Amino acid sequence: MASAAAATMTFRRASLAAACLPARSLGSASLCAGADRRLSIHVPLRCVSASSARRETRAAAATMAKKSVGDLAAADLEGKRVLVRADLNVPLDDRQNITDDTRVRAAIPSIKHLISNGAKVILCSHLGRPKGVTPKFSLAPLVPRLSELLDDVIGPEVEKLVSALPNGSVLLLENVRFYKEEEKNDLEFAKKLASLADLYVNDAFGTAHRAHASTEGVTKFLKPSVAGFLLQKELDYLVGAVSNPKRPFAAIVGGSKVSSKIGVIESLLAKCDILLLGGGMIFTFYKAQGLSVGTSLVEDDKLELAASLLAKAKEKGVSLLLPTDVVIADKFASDASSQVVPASAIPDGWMGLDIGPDSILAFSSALETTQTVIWNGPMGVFEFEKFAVGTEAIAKKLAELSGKGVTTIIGGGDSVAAVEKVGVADAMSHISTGGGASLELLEGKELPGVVALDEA
Ligand SMILES: Nc1ncnc2c1ncn2[C@@H]1O[C@H](COP(=O)(O)OP(=O)(O)O)[C@@H](O)[C@H]1O
Ligand SMILES: O=C(OP(=O)(O)O)[C@H](O)COP(=O)(O)O
Repeated sequence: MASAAAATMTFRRASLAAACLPARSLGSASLCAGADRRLSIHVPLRCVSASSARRETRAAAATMAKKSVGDLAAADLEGKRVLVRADLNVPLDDRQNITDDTRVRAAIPSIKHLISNGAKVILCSHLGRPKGVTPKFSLAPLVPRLSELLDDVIGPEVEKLVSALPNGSVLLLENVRFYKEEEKNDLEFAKKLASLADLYVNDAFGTAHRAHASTEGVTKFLKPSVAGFLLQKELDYLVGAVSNPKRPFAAIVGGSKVSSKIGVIESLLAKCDILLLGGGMIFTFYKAQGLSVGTSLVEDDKLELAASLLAKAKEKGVSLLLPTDVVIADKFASDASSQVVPASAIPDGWMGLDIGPDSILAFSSALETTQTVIWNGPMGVFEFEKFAVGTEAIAKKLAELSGKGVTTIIGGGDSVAAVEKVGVADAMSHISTGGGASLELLEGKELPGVVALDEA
């Protein structure tokens, strides 16, 4: 396969050549050659324009002392090819429209700094979790929004090769996860990716907890390797807020990435006073307690872990709240039939897609007692109106608490999208572009994508 040249665009001061993938044999000359027909999408060229908390705190603080893209000036950047890893993993609807552009907007300051200092930006990201080349996970749908945000776009198609990129331009590579080598952090792949550029900026906070080729591997071959503005901003805020939180401290964990996030709960039990679980996470806990869950999302290999977490919460005196009632559906669809049932009474053939009204009340009153709240993962399938009630109620509650001085941190692509949808994002203390990443920081873990960067 190949590189997938989707389009190129010229900006008045910058150009965005979209969706060229690092080819199997990466090298600047082969970058856009041999485009995979399935991916040769021509994007319209309308472009107008921390054992002890103390030790963990120290470890996390150390991750902040990284060289920053802001330390690089025109003398360092003019004419240089800069590989920028962003997290452009945005939610898309069935028609490939971006439903929340927070992560795209958040990537812009670093890119603007680089292009305004004459660098040639080679921008890369993943989107979703594709298994091989999958057109629906192409980054091409992001090009129009990126172009708008980078402003002043005027012209038609420009060069496709990195070597031909004019100073002050941007080339967007296709989804790095189209290559299995990316997630394996394959050294050869990282080397080839790195060979496209002279230096590296990691601005992908949302993916900083992954040691992948484009987040960690490339730093072995590119000097300097520095932190982007977004990465820095996230660390500056989160390290302080979660290492020494105002108490009582609550975490709300939901969403669908159960296997990635259930492990975090153990650490959260040591950090939090209150833990609220919602979303697809809860059914594994119900099943672990011997309840029937119908066709709900369940991770059968995590049942023992779920049972032990419930026991540990009890031991540690952490108030771990599971929803007592759920909204169930007869199918996974926006027009599904639905009903509210006690968590202990999910019938066969039905699936839980939201928390119920009693749970909303119980969660809201638990949250009333808090001083700091971190939320990752929607309470239900909020993309369907019928199952958005729990998520929207929690979003509104947190906005209300924010107004009363509670520190509220929302992390994760879909969680942020939900809060934006409700229109309360501005009310929150911090909107983080990383869900899993912010939870790992909270655990006191160092993030591999940050550790690998040059020290300040
Ligand atoms: N009960 C549920 N069953 C299946 N999916 C769910 C359920 N509750 C929430 N989800 C889904 O979880 C997804 C978000 O999960 P996740 O990626 O873990 O969150 P984030 O992106 O905020 O980190 C949403 O697309 C939502 O539809
Ligand atoms: O959306 C993301 O993480 P999040 O859902 O934890 O915020 C990041 O893009 C990382 O994606 P991944 O969990 O597939 O590595």
